Amino acid sequence: AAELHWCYKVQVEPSNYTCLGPDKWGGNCQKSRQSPIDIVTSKVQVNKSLGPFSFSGYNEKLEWTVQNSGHSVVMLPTTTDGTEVAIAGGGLPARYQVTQFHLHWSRLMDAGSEHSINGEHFAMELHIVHQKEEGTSGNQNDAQDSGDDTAVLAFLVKPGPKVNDGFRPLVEALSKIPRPEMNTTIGGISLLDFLPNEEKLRHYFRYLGSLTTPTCDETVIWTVFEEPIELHRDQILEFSDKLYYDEKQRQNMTDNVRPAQDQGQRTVYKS
Ligand SMILES: Nc1nc(-c2ccc(Cl)c(S(N)(=O)=O)c2)cs1
Ligand SMILES: [Zn+2]
Repeated sequence: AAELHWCYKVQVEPSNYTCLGPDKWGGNCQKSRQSPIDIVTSKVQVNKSLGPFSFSGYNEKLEWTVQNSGHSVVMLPTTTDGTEVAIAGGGLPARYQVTQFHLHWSRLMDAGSEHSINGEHFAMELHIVHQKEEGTSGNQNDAQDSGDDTAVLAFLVKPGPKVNDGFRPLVEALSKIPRPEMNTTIGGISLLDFLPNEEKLRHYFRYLGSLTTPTCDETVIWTVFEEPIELHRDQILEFSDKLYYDEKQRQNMTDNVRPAQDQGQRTVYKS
């Protein structure tokens, strides 16, 4: 089965078993520091050193490439003038630069997030992926495998009564990229357009884990914010209705959610 590509559980049968579901993913995916996890709030440890984040460039109106990656919709910043979009603080050991953001979702409003809180899943989960900025030491290469080379900010999404205006450009772009490898661009958008107000971002969970997609590298310092993002139900359903996993547009892209992994000996901290 080595040559089979990885996929989500929902794709295994419709693809006639020509892809590997989560229990068969290779790489580091069967190791013991994996993501996502269920966050049991009664067992988290308050860590007072988990202070506020400082977001730089998050308010910059940028142009983004919007891509159907075959597993998610991925937004890549096309910053040309080198404006850095980065985070620091929040108990992170360094400054981390944004590389992309993407989402996970379902048609079921309680099954589309990867992380869950006390067993409760949300409608979607937004991941902003950052890479660690190495100092002048230039030891980029060997630092690549350090346990905290990647920082992902995770936001849970729930259905609300109002249309979320910040998401309109992304939702409207989805119908342009139905098939894998298709791209489009949207301009004049800042990351803050997608997020809850900054003053609501002081409360978050923190733990060490992995990419939730193969090769599941155990290099991620996870932040899961308590404050959810609210989207109208119709906006959430657009992702499953307009995007496809396959060239033939037979398999709607939905339930791109990895099952919860064992927490093992890890502690989840709380700001
Ligand atoms: N093209 C795609 N890339 C990803 C991806 C890449 C890096 C990361 Cl860190 C992640 S995740 N879910 O762990 O945040 C997902 C998904 S789909
Ligand atoms: Zn993700």
